[in-house]
Amino acid sequence: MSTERYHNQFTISWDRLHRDVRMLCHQLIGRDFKGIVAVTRGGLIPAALIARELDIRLIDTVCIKSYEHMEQSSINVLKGIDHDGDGWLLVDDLVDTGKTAGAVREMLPRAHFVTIYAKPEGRPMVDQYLTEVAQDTWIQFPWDMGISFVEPLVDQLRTRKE
Ligand SMILES: O=P(O)(O)OC[C@H]1O[C@H](OP(=O)(O)OP(=O)(O)O)[C@H](O)[C@@H]1O
Ligand code: HPA
Ligand SMILES: [Mg+2]
Repeated sequence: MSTERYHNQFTISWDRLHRDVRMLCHQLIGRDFKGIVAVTRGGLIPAALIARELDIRLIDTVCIKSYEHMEQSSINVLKGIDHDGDGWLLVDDLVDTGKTAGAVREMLPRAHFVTIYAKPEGRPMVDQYLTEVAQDTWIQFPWDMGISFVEPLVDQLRTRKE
């Protein structure tokens, strides 16, 4: 963990993410959305999965960046949108401090804003989320990880003793 703010890690597998997105979709079913606005890049994968479950074909993006790995920087909006979000579902992967969500909400004040994961500071910025995660926890998403060899426990312990 490289930033002072984060003391724990919550690792999300592809399976877990898929299951969590589907659970959120159960809560959204029956609502009639004009389309989805995904907040890039983190919102793209949940948006694609939600689009499949809710049979939504119209997908747009707001392109915004505020982190370089765990380091937060100022908000950089690369692409906005030309409506106020009325009738649209706005999707991001998570809300942490709420800075990104605040900027996106200003652009699309009438959208229904959902994230899969939410930390307490940013939680009030979204209309709906599935799972709350502690503020000091870094959520490790599957697209930032890879499968690699893990040394057997006995060898790890032997190395540590040497
Ligand atoms: O609530 P906040 O503290 O603003 O943090 C949450 C935002 O940070 C991450 O995006 P990031 O800027 O890292 O870009 P990415 O989606 O391209 O990974 C994440 O996908 C959210 O959009
Ligand atoms: N995980 C991944 N990306 C993030 C996080 C997090 O906990 N907070 C802000 N961007
Ligand atoms: Mg993002």
